[in-house]
Parts: sequence; structure tokens; C-alpha cells
Amino acid sequence: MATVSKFKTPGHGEDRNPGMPFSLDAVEDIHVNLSAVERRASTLGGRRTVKKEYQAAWLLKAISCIDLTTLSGDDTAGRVKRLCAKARQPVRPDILEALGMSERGLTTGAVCVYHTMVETAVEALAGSGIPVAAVSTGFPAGLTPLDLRLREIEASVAAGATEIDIVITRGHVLTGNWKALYDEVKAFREACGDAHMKAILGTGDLVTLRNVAKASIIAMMAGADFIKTSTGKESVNATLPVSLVMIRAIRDYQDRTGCKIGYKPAGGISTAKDVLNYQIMMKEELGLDWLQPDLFRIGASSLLGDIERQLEHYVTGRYSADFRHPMA
Ligand SMILES: O=C[C@H](O)COP(=O)(O)O
Repeated sequence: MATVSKFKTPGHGEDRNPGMPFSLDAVEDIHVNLSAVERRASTLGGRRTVKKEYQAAWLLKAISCIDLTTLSGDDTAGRVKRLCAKARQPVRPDILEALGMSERGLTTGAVCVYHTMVETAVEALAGSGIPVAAVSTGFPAGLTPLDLRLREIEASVAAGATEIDIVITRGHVLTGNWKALYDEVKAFREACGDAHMKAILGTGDLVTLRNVAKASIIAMMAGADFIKTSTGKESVNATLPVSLVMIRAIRDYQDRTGCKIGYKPAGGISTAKDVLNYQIMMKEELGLDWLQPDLFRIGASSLLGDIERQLEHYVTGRYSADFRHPMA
């Protein structure tokens, strides 16, 4: 069985993206061939499959990349504590033992919460090495005053979040105001300090894949450590075609600067089959480095339950009822 390596805790990497000066030239020539993107995305699941022990190994790796998320209006400290317990022990001990994984210290990549839950999560995760990510900047719409959005980042960092998921102003993209988008993301990155910044583009609001590609490049140019598809609150969240466009933008940025930017699809990824498609895409388009939690995260609130069920099926030959995997 392939191994799951313990992730490097992000937030203090010496290889962080320093960004680059704003340049309109970098986005003006971007074009996206919609049918080619859709064709490529649609073949991913069918062309390659991973089975049996390889599938179990890929799913264990996927767990280490999950940003285990709760972002609900009815979140409570109790729910966040239960989520953190699940992040520490994402798979039942008997399943892990059968997989020979008991001693490997498998955890999720992070726990992702609203600002008011950061302290609770930090306390509940103490000593585990699991980072707390805070959604910020007026999540999910990102339309609160700029100074409040900056202060919100600073408050989450002060409360112990080492990863900040910011949301961009989608209006800047829709009106082609690339300089305003650059300035905003750069200001967010400065406010993050040492905390790693994931830039949520809200791709479901951006109308065209060309806009998605341009917004991806601007966010990276302004210093994003990760680019992330969605808040989970748009009517369309992560999709494979959108991901392909963002991943290719990451490749372009790496060609241009040598910097490796992380990728986080988020929203609506709830089955083991979904996540395997994303992993195959990452491996084929960007290579093995992007299967590790320092460059790949999956934002999900309910994916872990299905992965655990599939692992149990692999170990026992039987599927258990959903209620046996109640959290995440
Ligand atoms: O960033 C994470 C998303 O908000 C989670 O979305 P989900 O509830 O559809 O898994």
C-alpha cells in the first residue's frame, strides 16, 4: 500500500509566492477554448480509474488534503469541537488498523471555520499540528467595507488561524477592473502576514471560463498562496472544467515565476468518486507535488463520511449505513 506522508504545516514556508507587479498584459491575451476544456474534463473519470488497494491509498491521501469545514449559521462551539475531534481521528481505528495505518498519524489537512469559531478550533486542535483556516473578508459575498475586511483577517490571525480563506470582489472581475482586484488581493495578503492565504474566486459568479482564468492569474500575481474555486454558497461551486482552467493558470504562473501555487476546489465535493477525479486531474496536469496537502486542499463538509464508508467497504467487503459515519 502506498503511504500517506504527514503534511508540512503551511503558513511559514520559505517558498511562499512573493507575487509580482501588476501587469495588464498578463491577462489581456488569455483565451479559453470552452469545448476543449469540457472535453478534457469529461474524459478524466472514464480514462483512468484507481481500484482496490490503490484506491484505498488515494483516498487516505485525500483525507490528508481535506479542509474539514463547517460554515453554517447554526454552528456552535460543540459542533466545532466534534469536527476537530474528527479531524484528529478522521477514520475509525479498526478500519485504520486493517489498513496498516494505525501508527501513521493520519489527520485532515485543516479545519475551516468562521472567525468566531477560530479560538474554539485552535483550542480543540492544540498539539495536533492541524492548522485552523478561517474564512474571511465578509465571506461569502465579500461586500463589507475594505477596512473591516482587513481587520477581520487580522483578528482571525490574532485568534490563531494560520490559514485565511479570503473572498474576492466578484464585481471587479465582472467589470474587468483587474487593477482593483490586484490591489484588493495584495492588501489581503499583507494583512495575512505569515498566515497562508487562499483566494476564493467564487467561480460560479464569474460567468465565463475566461474570467476564471484571468482572476486566477491576478490573484496569484497579487500573492495568493492558493487559489480556491468557491465559497460553497454559490449556486454552482467546484466543477472539473473550472478546475482545469484554474490548474492550467497555476501551471502558467509556475512557468512564468517558478512559484508553485496551491489549488483548493470547494463546494459540492461529497463523494469518494468526486475526489478521485480531482486527484487524477491534479496528478495529470500538475504532477505528484500537487497531491500533497501543502499544494492541494479540498474544501468539504460531507466528503469524509463517504471516504470512510468506502474504506470500510474495502476492508470488510460491506457498506455500512450512513448513520455510522455521522460527522463529516
Ligand atoms: O470551503 C468549503 C465549502 O464551503 C464546503 O462546501 P460543502 O458544504 O458543499 O462541502
